[in-house]
Amino acid sequence: MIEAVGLTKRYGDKTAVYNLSFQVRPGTVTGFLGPNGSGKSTTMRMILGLDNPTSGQVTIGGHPYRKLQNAARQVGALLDAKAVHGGRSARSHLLCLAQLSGIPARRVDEVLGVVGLQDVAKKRSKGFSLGMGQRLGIAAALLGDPQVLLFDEPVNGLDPEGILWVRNLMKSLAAEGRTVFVSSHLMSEMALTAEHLIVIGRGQLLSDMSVKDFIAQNSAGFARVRTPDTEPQQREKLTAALTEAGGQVLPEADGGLRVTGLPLPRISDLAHGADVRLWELSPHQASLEEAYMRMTQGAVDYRSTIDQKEGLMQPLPPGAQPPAPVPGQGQPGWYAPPPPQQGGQPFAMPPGMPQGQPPAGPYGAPPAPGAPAPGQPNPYATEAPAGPQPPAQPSAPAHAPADPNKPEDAR
Ligand SMILES: Nc1ncnc2c1ncn2[C@@H]1O[C@H](COP(=O)(O)OP(=O)(O)OP(=O)(O)O)[C@@H](O)[C@H]1O
Repeated sequence: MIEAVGLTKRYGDKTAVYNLSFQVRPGTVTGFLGPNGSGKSTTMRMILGLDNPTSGQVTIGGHPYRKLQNAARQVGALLDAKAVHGGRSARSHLLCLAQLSGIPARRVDEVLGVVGLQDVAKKRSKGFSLGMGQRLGIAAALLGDPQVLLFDEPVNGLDPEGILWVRNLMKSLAAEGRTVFVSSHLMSEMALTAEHLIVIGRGQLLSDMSVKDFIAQNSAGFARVRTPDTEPQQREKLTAALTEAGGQVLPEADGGLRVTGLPLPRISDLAHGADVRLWELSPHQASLEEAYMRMTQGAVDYRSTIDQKEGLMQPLPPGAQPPAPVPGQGQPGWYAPPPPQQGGQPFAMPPGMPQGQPPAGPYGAPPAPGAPAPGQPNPYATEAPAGPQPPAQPSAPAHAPADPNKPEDAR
């Protein structure tokens, strides 16, 4: 078991981790979530004795990492897959690690097989793709057959087959009774991999509970209602009836309505009473992604802004109208932007950006699913549980070497 008590880390006047207390238990995969710069890697480094806490402590099986006997046989970790001597082959890299910990050479070949690198075992790792590097890092973590495993974003750079493989590996390691602590930005992946979640924001604990409870506690159930597309007046009539009955009604992008505050049978009765036909009436629960976005929305350090493209536009000829944006294609006449990633931002989020409202532009961070239209209050935001208020963090990260695969590092 990993146990942190009052764990705090300051770098000068920067508080990276503040008063963090949690336990990571054996037998389940525990996901470690938080926005960029929230302190996940710092926490993992402290667990592994690579950084000293400013105050508090963290132990593995009751002992600080540095006091563990032959730690590599007890704890395996993937922190930075690039921390490999590029001139060495995968096999000789693992052999070096094995020799340092008294692990027999045959174990190296075993783990190379487990991660699927046996055919490239003699190739220099500097020619490895990001995904191959991740697999090599995972092999190194498994080398000592440890009971406790930490993985910092293990699926980074892996293809879908690789992601599935990591998911099954994590689950099978936990099923063997090991302690498995995994950080990730991929919420959908965490929902499929982890049973328990520890969520931090600006270095502080926001949540420590099962995935099931996390979704239940942080996401409001709602009903989705749809009236015939051809008769917009039916939609208006229904909106009026539901609002009058005390429901909150939000329009959705596809013409449907998101209704909270009224049970489904009541919505049906109200529609019937108002003589409105329904094409859809369905119960919904927000996904892990939505629950996470709701919880961490106040603790995000880096947000994209609208790309104003100032100075790039050709002056319009007198009397000409600017071109209309084409949905999904950006604005005609401009350079083609990269397509927005699902749930992410296509453009790097430079440090020091204003921390106010998220942008609503075509290239900004897309609003969370079901977010209200601009100008409307967000009833979900007001329901957020009163968690600890993270300390302000005006400064931007400046410690890590640039990693073009991480959005915050593409700066
Ligand atoms: N050695 C350091 N010196 C100064 N500041 C640091 C150092 N290490 C981390 N920080 C700061 O501490 C905060 C937490 O960083 P950390 O890398 O732990 O976050 P993270 O949650 O792992 O981020 P990401 O998800 O982007 O990898 C950041 O603001 C970072 O700039």
